[in-house]
Amino acid sequence: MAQSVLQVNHLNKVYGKRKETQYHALKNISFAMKQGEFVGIMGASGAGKTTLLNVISTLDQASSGSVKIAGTDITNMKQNQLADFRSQQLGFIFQDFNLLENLTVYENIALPLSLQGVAVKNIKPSVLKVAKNLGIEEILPKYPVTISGGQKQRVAAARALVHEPALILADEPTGALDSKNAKSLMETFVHMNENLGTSIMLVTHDPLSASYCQRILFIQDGQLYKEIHRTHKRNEFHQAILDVLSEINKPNEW
Ligand SMILES: Nc1ncnc2c1ncn2[C@@H]1O[C@H](COP(=O)(O)OP(=O)(O)OP(=O)(O)O)[C@@H](O)[C@H]1O
Repeated sequence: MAQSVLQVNHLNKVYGKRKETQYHALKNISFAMKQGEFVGIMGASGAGKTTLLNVISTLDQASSGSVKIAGTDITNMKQNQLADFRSQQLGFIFQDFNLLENLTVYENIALPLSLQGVAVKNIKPSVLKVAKNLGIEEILPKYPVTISGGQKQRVAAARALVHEPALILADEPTGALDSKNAKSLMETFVHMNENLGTSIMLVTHDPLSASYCQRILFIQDGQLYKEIHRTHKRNEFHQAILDVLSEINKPNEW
């Protein structure tokens, strides 16, 4: 059986120090992700998705419970250890691309390796390999301002992948893309997952993007509400996702 790339155990996150202003954003969340899995996180606005992603990505601290990534418990790590851990083991993809405009596409993709102090002669083959894999070799000399939104997001995916992290965390990566580019990015994620064995966690509001995942965890009011697995065709999984979302969004009955 594949090893876990992520283990979340009894995770709680409470915002605010004083009792009267406290908000329990994550309530006793436990789940695991196998190495090479592609998992989606969905839920209504305010359900706790970003909070969960921030705690898993080591950007925010849990109030209690634990998070293990590739076997390492990050819950009690010191800030400087966390920064190293993050740059080695995690890759991030955000809605707004977060590319550095004054660097070329090549330099943007190379950045995680440069920051880790990888020797220049070793950076080039890694950048070329990932660019080839994601079909963006021709745009390597260009600056981000001259490429399309869809290409920018593929560059962001390449940057997230270049240092071969244990886990890629993608927060609404299709949010700023039109439907054609969104579809193409999701196909890129499936390629990364199936052909390169990349483990991906995707937070999204978009049921169509989510239908490319193998499994969806639904969060409601800070709790794990349900999980569903893709067993058949993608359009059937899409419908199953829509069904759970309509359950979640159903107005309270009197
Ligand atoms: N720093 C904070 N201090 C207090 N409450 C917070 C803080 N950050 C988030 N919250 C609250 O925690 C809850 C969960 O927020 P979170 O941003 O995780 O939800 P979400 O599911 O990502 O929502 P969205 O889909 O709108 O981004 C919300 O009720 C939010 O108001």
